[in-house]
Amino acid sequence: MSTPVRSVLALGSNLGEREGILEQAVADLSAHPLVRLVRSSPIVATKSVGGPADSPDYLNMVIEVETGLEPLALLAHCQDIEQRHDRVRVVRWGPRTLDVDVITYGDTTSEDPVLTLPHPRAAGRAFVLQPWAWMDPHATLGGAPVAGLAAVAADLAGLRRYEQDPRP
Ligand SMILES: Nc1ncnc2c1ncn2[C@@H]1O[C@H](COP(=O)(O)OP(=O)(O)OP(=O)(O)O)[C@@H](O)[C@H]1O
Ligand SMILES: Nc1nc2c(c(=O)[nH]1)N=C(CO)CN2
Repeated sequence: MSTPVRSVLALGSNLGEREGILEQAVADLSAHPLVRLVRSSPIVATKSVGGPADSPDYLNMVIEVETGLEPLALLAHCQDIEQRHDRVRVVRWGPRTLDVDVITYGDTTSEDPVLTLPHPRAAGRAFVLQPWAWMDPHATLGGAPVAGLAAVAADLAGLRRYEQDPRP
């Protein structure tokens, strides 16, 4: 196994049992023998950014993992978990049961359209940045504090902390 690398993954769901889907996805992602969950953010409820006008609201969260998977293998693992949750792609940015994006993989940068690192749209998305800043107040992205990027992201106004169902 190669030296473990820290990676931030972003999860989103706006169809079905969204909270349960996110919880199961975190468990599924970290069930891989080469993926260890380091920490996870609170869940946030967010207005859909882009996509069809009538898109339902999302639940979003981020997690930090430590992984021995190479970047493309980590992406494939994320896509495998999306498929397991019946993800179907119909229209770009359309509703989905589960979306898992690779936001960062260590300090790796890549322009490859198959896996662009850091994720090319993350720096402008409060639905990624704000839960990330709550999870890790010292996080940076491209040299900038994540909390500062979140504070100026256009979609911040449509974001609130989600009140999770109390555990039985
Ligand atoms: N950092 C990344 N994380 C996830 N997918 C990526 C990344 N960089 C490039 N991609 C590519 O983007 C393709 C489309 O991904 P996906 O369907 O999740 O996009 P989306 O969630 O609809 O939109 P967005 O990329 O804006 O979040 C994937 O097949 C993947 O190869
Ligand atoms: N609020 C919100 N909006 C989105 C999201 C998302 O996860 N949350 N994902 C998108 C494509 O990845 C497009 N728009």
